[in-house]
Amino acid sequence: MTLRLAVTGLTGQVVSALIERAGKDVEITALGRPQLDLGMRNAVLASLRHARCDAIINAAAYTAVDKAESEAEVAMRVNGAGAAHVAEAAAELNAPLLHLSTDYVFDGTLDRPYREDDPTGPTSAYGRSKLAGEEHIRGIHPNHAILRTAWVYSPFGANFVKTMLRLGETREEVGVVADQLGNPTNALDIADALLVIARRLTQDPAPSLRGVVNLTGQGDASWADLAEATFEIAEQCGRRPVRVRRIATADYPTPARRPANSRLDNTKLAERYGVVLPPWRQSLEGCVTRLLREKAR
Ligand SMILES: NC(=O)C1=CN([C@@H]2O[C@H](COP(=O)(O)OP(=O)(O)OC[C@H]3O[C@@H](n4cnc5c(N)ncnc54)[C@H](O)[C@@H]3O)[C@@H](O)[C@H]2O)C=CC1
Repeated sequence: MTLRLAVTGLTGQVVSALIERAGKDVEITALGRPQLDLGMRNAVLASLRHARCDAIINAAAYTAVDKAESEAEVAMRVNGAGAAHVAEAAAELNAPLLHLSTDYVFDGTLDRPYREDDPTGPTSAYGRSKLAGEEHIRGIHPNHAILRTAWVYSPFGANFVKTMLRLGETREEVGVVADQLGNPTNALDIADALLVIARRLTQDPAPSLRGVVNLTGQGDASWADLAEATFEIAEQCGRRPVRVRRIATADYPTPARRPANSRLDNTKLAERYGVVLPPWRQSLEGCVTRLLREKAR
């Protein structure tokens, strides 16, 4: 049976990946600005009411992590109140809500991958706004899955991997932070997982399928590891080599403080939904070769 999904956002990485990955049996209605602005309650309610759907995916967000430090109110309006508006609409429509959240809800001081019920403690305005969104959703609409992902890259939009490939065109060496650990995640893999989870939620009312679930690529890396792997793959595709100079967070000051340990434990994702994302290097290879192929055209 056709699964009808209403998705917030028009051009984001996850939205674009969902549009690309949706098969014949999935119908996607993407809703974004100016028609749907997450910060505007009436517009969110009206747009989602209008879209006939079986489930809602809230994939739009204020994602400028550093800028959020000086625009905390805007971030809170979009990621906090905005998530509440989407939850209200989902409750009204009696539709499951899949909401994307982030590793940045944690402070990064734990010495193992974070589990869903570990205490949160965001260190940035972005992280606080995303945590507020999670809390609103929990209070408004129990029929939800909050999917915490991390370090998202893809062939679409702006992301770290695309930035590295761009820098590699003109530089022989790039300095990259080596003391933050996380799970690089391809938005196309997120999309595949979201499609499985959305279908399950529409078919199965089990409370064990609801709540917070981590959703990241398999395996850990530092930003420097991710950059090195990107350049290695690019070199195999004929690009000239680029060296990565491994630097410390302290040597690369940014407005937002990021967690040193962002790793997320994906056990629950596998147990509840039978979903396991591919190892990060494998997914990275698909993305980098595609980007270079598309550029060569
Ligand atoms: N990019 C990353 O590394 C990570 C992303 N996430 C979360 O995953 C989700 C998807 O992220 P991406 O696709 O990478 O984001 P993105 O930055 O590629 O796309 C965000 C989309 O939201 C839209 N948007 C922004 N403000 C809006 C508003 N007020 N009303 C309506 N639309 C608005 C933008 O136009 C864009 O289409 C977000 O919830 C994000 O917080 C979580 C962890 C890491």
